[in-house]
Amino acid sequence: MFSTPIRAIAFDLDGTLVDSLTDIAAAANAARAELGLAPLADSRVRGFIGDGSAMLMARTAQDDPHAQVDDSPLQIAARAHFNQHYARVVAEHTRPYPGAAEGLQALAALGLPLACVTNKPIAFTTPLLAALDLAQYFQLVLGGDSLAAKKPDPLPLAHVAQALAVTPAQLLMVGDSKNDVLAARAHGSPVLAVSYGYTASASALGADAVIDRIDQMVALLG
Ligand SMILES: O=C(O)COP(=O)(O)O
Ligand SMILES: [Mg+2]
Repeated sequence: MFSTPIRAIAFDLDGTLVDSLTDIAAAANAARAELGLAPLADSRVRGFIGDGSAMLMARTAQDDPHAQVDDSPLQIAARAHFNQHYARVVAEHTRPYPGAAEGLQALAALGLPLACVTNKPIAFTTPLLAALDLAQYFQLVLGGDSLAAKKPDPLPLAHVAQALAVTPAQLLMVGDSKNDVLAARAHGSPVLAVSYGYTASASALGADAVIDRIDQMVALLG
């Protein structure tokens, strides 16, 4: 499937390795409650995830998928409330998707170095990976605020490729959103999409292939 052998893999987190919607929506709605706003359905919040927590809270506070991040009192307060609530519930209901932990273990056993490249702030990413026993599989973890730019910018993938001493074509990205595909394409890396994530139609993302479980990757790469 890949023209160049894969030598390392970068995994997206939310919607790819872990089902985090319940906890993200609970914290987003707790922030709305603090602001006197009615809760949003989890399915509504799902469409707001993928561009980091500042964008999540811009969209959540205004209930608008096209909202932009600004420093209005509403958004400053929404971000602060979300950060406080999400820190408490980050691993309450969030669990790896079926086959995700098994797949990471098997891919690591093949000798492939693995990285986690998420737009989730690193202050939430590190405790979540530790709580779900997934941290052990990654040589490198980058949050959305770890570098000067986040996905869809290719910078995090460039950082991973350099750290793991692989070329762009040898680094496979696996994700659930357009940001993952755009980052991979901008970096010149192959990309797989998962069918079950937070994007309505994975097949429309333009990835090289769509997979149903992370542990299917072993057959593709082994
Ligand atoms: O927190 C987000 O906005 C999305 O995170 P992800 O990049 O792991 O999907
Ligand atoms: Mg994602």
